[in-house]
Amino acid sequence: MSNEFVHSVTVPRIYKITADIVRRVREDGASLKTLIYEKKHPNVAGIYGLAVNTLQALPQLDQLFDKTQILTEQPRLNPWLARVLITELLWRKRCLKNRSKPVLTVLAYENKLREESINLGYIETFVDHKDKVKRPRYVRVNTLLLTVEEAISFFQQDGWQLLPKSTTYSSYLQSLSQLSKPYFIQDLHIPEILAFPSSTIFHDHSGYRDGKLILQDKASSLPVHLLNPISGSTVLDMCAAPGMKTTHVAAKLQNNGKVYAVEIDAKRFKILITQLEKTHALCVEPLNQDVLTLDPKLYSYVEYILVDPTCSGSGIIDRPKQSDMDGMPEPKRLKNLQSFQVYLLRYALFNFPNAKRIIYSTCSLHPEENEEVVDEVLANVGNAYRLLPVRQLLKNNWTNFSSKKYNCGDLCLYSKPNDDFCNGFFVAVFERNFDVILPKCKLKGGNEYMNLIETNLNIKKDDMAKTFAHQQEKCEKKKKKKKKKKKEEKEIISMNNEQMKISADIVEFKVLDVDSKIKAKSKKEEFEKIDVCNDSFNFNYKVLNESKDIQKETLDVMEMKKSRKKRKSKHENIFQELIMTKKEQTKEIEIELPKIKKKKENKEIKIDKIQQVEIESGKNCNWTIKEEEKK
Ligand SMILES: C[S@@+](CC[C@H](N)C(=O)[O-])C[C@H]1O[C@@H](n2cnc3c(N)ncnc32)[C@H](O)[C@@H]1O
Repeated sequence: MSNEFVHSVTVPRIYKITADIVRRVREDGASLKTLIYEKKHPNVAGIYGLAVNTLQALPQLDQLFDKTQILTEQPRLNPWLARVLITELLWRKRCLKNRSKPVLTVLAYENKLREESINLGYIETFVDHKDKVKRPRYVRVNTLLLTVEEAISFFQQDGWQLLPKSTTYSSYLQSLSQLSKPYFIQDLHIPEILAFPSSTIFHDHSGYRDGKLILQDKASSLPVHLLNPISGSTVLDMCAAPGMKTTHVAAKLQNNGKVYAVEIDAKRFKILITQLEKTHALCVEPLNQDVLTLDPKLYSYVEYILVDPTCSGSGIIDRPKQSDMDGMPEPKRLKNLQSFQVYLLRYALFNFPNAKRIIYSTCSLHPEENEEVVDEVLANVGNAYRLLPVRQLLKNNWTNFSSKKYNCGDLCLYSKPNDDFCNGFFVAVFERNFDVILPKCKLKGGNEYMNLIETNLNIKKDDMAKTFAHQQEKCEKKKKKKKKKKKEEKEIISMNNEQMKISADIVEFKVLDVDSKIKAKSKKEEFEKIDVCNDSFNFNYKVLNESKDIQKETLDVMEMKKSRKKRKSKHENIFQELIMTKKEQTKEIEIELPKIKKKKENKEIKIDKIQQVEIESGKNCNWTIKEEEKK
């Protein structure tokens, strides 16, 4: 029997069902949507929202369990139900009206839970930000086309009034939260960012149309602000489209320097190109390819790198509904994304020896895509890189950082919709320590990587094929070259065989010739003549040996064997014929030929004997060659 509460007031079904769904998604990797429809509960939307929010908050809930000891002290409380109830209490409805035992138990810990939640910095960060936040309309002034002062003055001419500059982050946020027409404010951290009331529409503004104003959220401008490349430097943007950060870098450099903007997806690449043209980002060289196919040797002078990979997008406030799960990807997808992100970040850190600063950023609020990625890569790089404390880079004017629970500690930045009035974002700043040699790190197999790309980017296979066409082309060229070389070798071999054949024929001819002439001569004389043949044979062998350095492969030996065999049978046939016709007048002579060594090939071809050169008295002579090969 279960150890759980037996109670007269029952727990609302919506909580029970959600608890079961969350458990199965987490433990079995089951699909949230399928489970919800399976339950056939009338309040599908309510269950969905609560389940998503609970799943989002799982790491924080575990920490709260740890801090409050609620599960240890209340062993009969079902942990999954507790998670759902706490989520509802702290971050959703902020109250629990039901009076069932589990609910009363959680309520007994309410103060403790709220306190710890504040201590851990979790208040209002994970849940429902999409409904609550009134995000200002951010505009980035494209300083390639006009100065910030010019932009401000244009807006003022349009009737807008600039609020006085804030000196602290809290006073800035205060102004931001109360922003209403006709006021606008210059961002505290990024001077080229201006914030307008959330209802402001700029899509028809002439400044937006001709690339002077860029509608870019403040959070997405933080990575380049923190990268801070100096004028004249070389920057690699590893995941560039649609080009918000690329154009921001170009503006920072004032087009003085070089930006390589790499984008794997063909369609997104087109958007990138349009954006570059529109903003006059002239120092950018766009590259439509997988960044991992770049030859790092050709880009070894890159000094700054942006790694802004595909992520769950869970921090984006106005993100259109995702296919299955709005804002909460199933754990499997998160894992996939994480492997892919680790892969790219590792590639950036290990392959560019002159990179002094590398930014890793995501628009996700999931630690799996942020702190966990940074920790994994940090573990590989040793002291060759260190994380710069973003708190200091922003002059202590920031409040949300990575969790101390991870090795990266609170060195990285989070922006959180409800606190910072911008999209949820994560930024880590890696700085190279040139005193330490960069360790070697090999990337894992290509197939695994291809799968990750396909899963994470939803790039059509033909797009991928296009991206990798360059690589394949290279491969093909190599293959063709190899084939050509082999063909040439074969030709030389067959030429040599031909040579051999000619040699043999010459020998044969000479032997036959000699035979015909020595009919009546003594045995001694016959030997002399045949020695002449041997010399001729040797001469031809020498010719053959001159090209032997090409005959590296065993193939040539095989070829030679073949042609020898052919000749052997040819001569044997002649011999047979002769035997048949001139049987009665044969003499037997045995001649030893010298060994002929093919040194370079380390093979020895021994012309063992010209055996049984049968000299038919006064008419014909025949011979066979026995060949031995030694390796
Ligand atoms: C989050 S978006 C980048 C947003 C961009 N940095 C900006 O600020 O506008 C990630 C982009 O990286 C691209 N991407 C993902 N993997 C890539 C790879 N291996 N090589 C090049 N681009 C890649 C995706 O197609 C996608 O367009």
